[in-house]
Amino acid sequence: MTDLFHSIKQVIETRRTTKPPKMNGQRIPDAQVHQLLQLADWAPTHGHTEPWRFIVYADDAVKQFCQNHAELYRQHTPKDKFLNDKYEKLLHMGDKASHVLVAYMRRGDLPKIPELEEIAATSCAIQNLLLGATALGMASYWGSGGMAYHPSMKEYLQLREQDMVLGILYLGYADNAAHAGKRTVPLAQKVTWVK
Ligand SMILES: Cc1cc2nc3c(=O)[nH]c(=O)nc-3n(C[C@H](O)[C@H](O)[C@H](O)COP(=O)(O)O)c2cc1C
Repeated sequence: MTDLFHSIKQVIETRRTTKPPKMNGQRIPDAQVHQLLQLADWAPTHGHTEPWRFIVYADDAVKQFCQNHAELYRQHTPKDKFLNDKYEKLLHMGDKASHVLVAYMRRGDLPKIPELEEIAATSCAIQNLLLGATALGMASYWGSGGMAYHPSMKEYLQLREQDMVLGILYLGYADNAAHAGKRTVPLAQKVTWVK
């Protein structure tokens, strides 16, 4: 095994989801977030549409985003379905995070590239970013809850109809190690070798 393989294996295997409430409020320097975005930018891309886009919320904007997210939930949830606990959860989701990034797919102008591939490329960019965060000792969370996929979120972010939010990423640090990773479906069931 080469050193390079060993390093990337370690990063991939130790990347774990840390829910934002388990973060410790310590701030990540913006320059490091920028470095993660540079990693994201090296995702594979069919036709060089490079569809990944990130809106980065830092400093006071983190709280503002969470407030707006919670308000979107309030405004677009029928009264009989509205859960105050969920509102509060969204409102406080970023309290202990450092940065919040909305990751979205910006549909390119090449009709021969299917939407599926734009989503796939953006997902690769997100994974690059999360792996970089792991390598820098950060805690991270890729969330799709709340209003992430709701049309009102797109409107709030001023995205176009054909664009797509793929997740809300929370970055920070944590005092305690994340939960142990687990995979419940054996790899052998996910792979078919043909010889
Ligand atoms: C597209 C996507 C959306 C996700 N959305 C959520 C979410 O809304 N809530 C949540 O708790 N975890 C979410 N996750 C994180 C998964 O829960 C997490 O990856 C899974 O539990 C495996 O844990 P690990 O990331 O530590 O390997 C999401 C992951 C992906 C890839």
